[in-house]
Amino acid sequence: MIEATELIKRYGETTAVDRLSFTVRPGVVTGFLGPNGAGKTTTLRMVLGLNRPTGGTVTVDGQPFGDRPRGLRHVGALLDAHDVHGGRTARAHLTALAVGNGLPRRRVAEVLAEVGMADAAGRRIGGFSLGMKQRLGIAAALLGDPPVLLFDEPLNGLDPEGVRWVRNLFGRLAGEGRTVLVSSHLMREMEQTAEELIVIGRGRLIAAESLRDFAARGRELRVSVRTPDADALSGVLARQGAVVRAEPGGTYTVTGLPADRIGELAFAHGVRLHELSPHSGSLEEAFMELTADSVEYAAGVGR
Ligand SMILES: Nc1ncnc2c1ncn2[C@@H]1O[C@H](COP(=O)(O)OP(=O)(O)OP(=O)(O)O)[C@@H](O)[C@H]1O
Repeated sequence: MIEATELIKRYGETTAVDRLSFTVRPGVVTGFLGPNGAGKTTTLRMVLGLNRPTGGTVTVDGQPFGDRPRGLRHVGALLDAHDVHGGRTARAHLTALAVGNGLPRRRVAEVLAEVGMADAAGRRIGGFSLGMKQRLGIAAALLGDPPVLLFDEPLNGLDPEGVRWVRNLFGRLAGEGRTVLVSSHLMREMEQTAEELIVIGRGRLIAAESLRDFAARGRELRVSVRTPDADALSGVLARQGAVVRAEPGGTYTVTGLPADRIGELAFAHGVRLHELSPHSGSLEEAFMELTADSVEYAAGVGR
């Protein structure tokens, strides 16, 4: 289990992680989702003790990870698939890691087989595609057979078959009772990967819930309305906190209220409706809607 409590990381004026609290449970794959620059990598690095928090704490199974001897047996991580020595072979790279961490050498062949790279063991990493480097990074994370696994954008650069393979692997690792945290900036990558979600924006927690609950937010995101009494309807809906936007062709798009509530309000105020149709949004839309503020902020502050 991973527990972050009021975690803060500042770089000068930039607050990369802002009072972030969350729990990652074992037995399910948890997606760690946020737009670019949301603070995902910084958070993962703090979990691993590679970055020191400015404030707050993060523990792995009740202890700061940096306090653990022989860390690879406790937490395996893929942070940056490019962060490998291109002149080495896959086997040499993993052997160096195994030896350096007091792990048996036989694990090297085991994890290479596990990620489908047994045939590429003797090839130099410099010639690997990004997908192969991702597989190698995953192999390194598995080397210590750890109960906790962190993967930063592991689906990047994988072809559809690679994505399917990774999803199956993560599902199996979680099924074995491990804690599996997988970051991404793309909701669609998480759709068939994660069961639980932690969504952050601007370093802050936006949502921590099951994918199923998150998906429910996508329902009735927008409602299309046609009415000859547009001004009256806009006034009524705005007072209820909804946003009404005029579309070309005389239709209005309402966000912030479900269709049945709009119909009732219109009826109560004598507003005539010629059309009232809810549109369910995709998971991606729910994600965009929720993180819109943090994206605007990130774009507006000259990053
Ligand atoms: N070493 C650093 N020095 C200064 N600022 C940093 C440093 N590392 C990260 N940041 C800033 O902290 C914020 C969060 O960055 P981080 O890389 O954690 O986000 P992310 O969610 O992983 O984004 P991405 O999906 O783009 O990798 C950004 O504004 C980034 O510029």
